[in-house]
Amino acid sequence: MDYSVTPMKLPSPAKLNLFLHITGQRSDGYHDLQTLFQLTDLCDTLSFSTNQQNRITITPEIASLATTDNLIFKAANLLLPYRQNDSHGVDIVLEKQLPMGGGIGGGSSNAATTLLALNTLWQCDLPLSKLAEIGLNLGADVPVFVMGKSAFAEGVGEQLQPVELDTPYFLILKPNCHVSTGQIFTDKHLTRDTPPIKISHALSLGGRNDCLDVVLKHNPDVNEAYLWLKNHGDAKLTGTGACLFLTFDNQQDAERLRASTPDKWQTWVCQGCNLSPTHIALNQWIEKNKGLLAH
Ligand SMILES: C[C@](O)(CO)[C@H](O)COP(=O)(O)OP(=O)(O)OC[C@H]1O[C@@H](n2ccc(N)nc2=O)[C@H](O)[C@@H]1O
Ligand SMILES: Nc1ncnc2c1ncn2[C@@H]1O[C@H](COP(=O)(O)OP(=O)(O)OP(=O)(O)O)[C@@H](O)[C@H]1O
Repeated sequence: MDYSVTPMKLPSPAKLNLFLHITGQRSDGYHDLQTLFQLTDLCDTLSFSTNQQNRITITPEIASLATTDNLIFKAANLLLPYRQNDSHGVDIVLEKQLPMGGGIGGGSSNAATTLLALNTLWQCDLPLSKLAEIGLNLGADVPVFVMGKSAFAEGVGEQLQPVELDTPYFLILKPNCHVSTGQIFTDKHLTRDTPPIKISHALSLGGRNDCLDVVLKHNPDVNEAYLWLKNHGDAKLTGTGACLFLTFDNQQDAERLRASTPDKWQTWVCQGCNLSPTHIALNQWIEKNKGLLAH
C-alpha cells in the first residue's frame, strides 16, 4: 500500500494550563500536578508523506535543534516497532508557528500529532491509550494531545478526565526569554503542597498557577510582561511559562488589546476548543481515504 499520493496534513495545536496546582513531589523528583488543559486552535502544521526508502526526514530543520533531538523524530522512532508496512518511511514537513519552550506545549503537540498520523499511515492501529503511554516517554504533556480533548489532569499530567469547557478567545503573549522548566521545578521556594481538589471544583476555580512567583523571580522579562498584562485583566501563566495569557468573551476585544501590545513581545489571538483540531482533521482524512485503508 502506498499512501504517498495522499499526503496527510494535520494541525498540531497549543494548550493552555487554565490553572496549575502542584500537590506534591514524587520520589523520582517529578512533581504531582493538578491542571486544567484547554486545547486551542493556534497550531503548527505537519504534513506526512510515506516513502518507500525506509527513511524518516523532517524539513525544514529547526535551528539549533538536531533532527535526532526533534520530538517529531523521536515519536516516529518510538512507533517503528509497531509498523505493519515494513518498508515504509515518512517525509515530514513542519510549518512551525508555536513558540518553542513557551509553556504552550508545541513540542509535545508535534510529537502527539506524529504518533496519531503514523498510527494510521503505518497501519499500527494502536488504541489512543497505548499511543498516550508511548508519548508519555517523550514528555508529560504528550498524552493530552494524543487523547485530543480538553481535560482535567492529575499525576504528571497523564491521568486525564475530559471536560467540556467554555471556548473563549485568548490573547497569548510571549516575553523575550526562555524559561527552564527544570529550573522552576527545582527552586526550593516553589509551592509544592497545594491541597488536592476534586474535579467538580476544578471548573469553577479562579486559575492560580503555583509556578508563577518563582517564574517571575527568575525572569525579569516575564515579570515586566505580567505587570503590563495585569493592567488589562486577569493575566495568567501557562505551564512554567514564558507565555502569559488573558481570556476574552469575543475576538474583537482580544484583537484590540493585541494591537496595543508593545512590539517587543510576540502575541497571538486564538480560541479555546474542546476537541483537538488534529483529531478533526485526521478523521476527515480517514473518511476521505477509506478505500485506500481497506486494502
Ligand atoms: C508544566 C507543564 O507544562 C504543565 O503542563 C508540564 O508538566 C511540563 O512538562 P514537560 O515540558 O513535558 O516537562 P518535561 O520535559 O517532562 O520535564 C522537564 C523537567 O521538569 C521537571 N518536572 C517536570 C514535570 C513535572 N510534573 N515535574 C517535574 O519535576 C523535571 O525536573 C524534568 O526534568
Ligand atoms: N518539534 C519540536 N517543536 C518544539 N520544540 C521541540 C521540538 N522537538 C524538540 N523540541 C525541544 O523541546 C523543548 C520544549 O518544547 P515545547 O515547545 O514543547 O515547550 P513548552 O511549550 O514549554 O512545553 P511544555 O508546556 O510542555 O513545557 C524545546 O525548547 C526544544 O528544545
